[in-house]
Amino acid sequence: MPDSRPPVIRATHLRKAFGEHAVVRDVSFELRAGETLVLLGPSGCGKTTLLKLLNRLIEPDGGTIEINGQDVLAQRPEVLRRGIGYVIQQVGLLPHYTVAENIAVVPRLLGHAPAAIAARTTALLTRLHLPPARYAGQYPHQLSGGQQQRVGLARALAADPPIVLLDEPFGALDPLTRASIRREFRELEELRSKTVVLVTHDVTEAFELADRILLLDAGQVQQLGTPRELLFRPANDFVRRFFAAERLALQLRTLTLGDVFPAQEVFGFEIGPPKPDFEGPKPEFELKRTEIEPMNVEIEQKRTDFGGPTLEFEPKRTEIEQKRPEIGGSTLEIEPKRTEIEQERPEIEVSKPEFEPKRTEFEGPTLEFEPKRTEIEGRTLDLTTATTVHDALEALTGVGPTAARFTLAQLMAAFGEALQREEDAWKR
Ligand SMILES: Nc1ncnc2c1ncn2[C@@H]1O[C@H](COP(=O)(O)OP(=O)(O)OP(=O)(O)O)[C@@H](O)[C@H]1O
Repeated sequence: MPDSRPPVIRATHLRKAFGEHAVVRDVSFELRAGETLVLLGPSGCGKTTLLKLLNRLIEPDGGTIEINGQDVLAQRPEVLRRGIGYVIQQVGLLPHYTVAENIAVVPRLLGHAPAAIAARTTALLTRLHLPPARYAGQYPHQLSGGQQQRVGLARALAADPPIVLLDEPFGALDPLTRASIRREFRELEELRSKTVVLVTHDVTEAFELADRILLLDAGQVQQLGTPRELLFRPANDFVRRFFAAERLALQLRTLTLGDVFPAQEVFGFEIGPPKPDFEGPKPEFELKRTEIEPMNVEIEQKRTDFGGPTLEFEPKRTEIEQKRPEIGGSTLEIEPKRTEIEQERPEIEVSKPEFEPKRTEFEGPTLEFEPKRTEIEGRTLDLTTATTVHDALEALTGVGPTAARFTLAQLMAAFGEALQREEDAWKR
């Protein structure tokens, strides 16, 4: 059934200039409840200005903004802002307030009961991996940049606003921390139901977090659409060029297993479930027998009419390192996964390429690992139709699966075909 409610945010023909300099030029968009819109574009293109128009930190020269069908001009700015969580670029925690006091600012203004505020603060800090017993009483200068950004996020979420605006919320972080906070952010239950507008100039970040992206250049909308639309259906040359440098990485993150293996049951992918009664420290893993060296296995195409290159397949087991041998657990046996290459065309359509191993000496001995390697990464890699090719590759080459019903070679070949299908559809 179509949603008959007004959009949560409706911006219509927004304009803003500073002096002679037009910074936002005729920008319109609508956002539904629970959607995440990413404002993306080069430095100075007007992203922050556009974000600040939404909560009236900046007033537009023209155009309108409606929130839940109501013109924002009809509300006092400070009242409006209490209903909209906001994380600014510089985090902006109050230096003389503790973490807990910083988080409590808006709920206090709204007159929430102290006990409710305390409970909420504890819950948010826990969710954001800042154990309250340790962090609630600390001051901002005692925290790392990443921790401060988490507190900034907790503060924006404290009063449970239905709308959250985030300006480069992970801006100050190194790429590794940034990637892991982004993952936490994506998985944060608190944000799932919220309508989010997030500013970034980081293309990967935009693709990871956005339901839709609004790509701006010099204050003008170049394209508004899903990451997939921007990547595979660029509206103009600017859009195409903007993603050119990271095109392959974005394609890997955008296409899913459902796209590359259409209508196929290829998801018999299992990793031993965690033992339900396992308690205590997380198991860490150990390579018990190291005598197996990774070796290259060359896979040759059987059907040369398919015309792809020869693929080289390199097992990756040595990535599992001995860490905490003292932690016990049942032993899991993992066969080298390349043996699956020997399967005669496992569940792959006739039109798909067939591969056969040129060298079969890879039938090495079985490797034994301590339990459940996925916990090394702190996440489970269950492959579904919605899994991106990027994540599936990570699973196949890193914390490998025990029973994926496709090989790396098949995945890459199918990915190539899916790209071709996208291209063909675009040309038609
Ligand atoms: N208060 C202001 N007065 C005058 N010019 C401003 C003001 N705020 C922003 N600008 C100008 O407007 C343009 C857009 O700024 P804005 O901060 O919106 O860009 P941005 O896309 O968020 O950039 P960045 O990614 O670098 O943060 C810039 O050229 C900036 O100098």
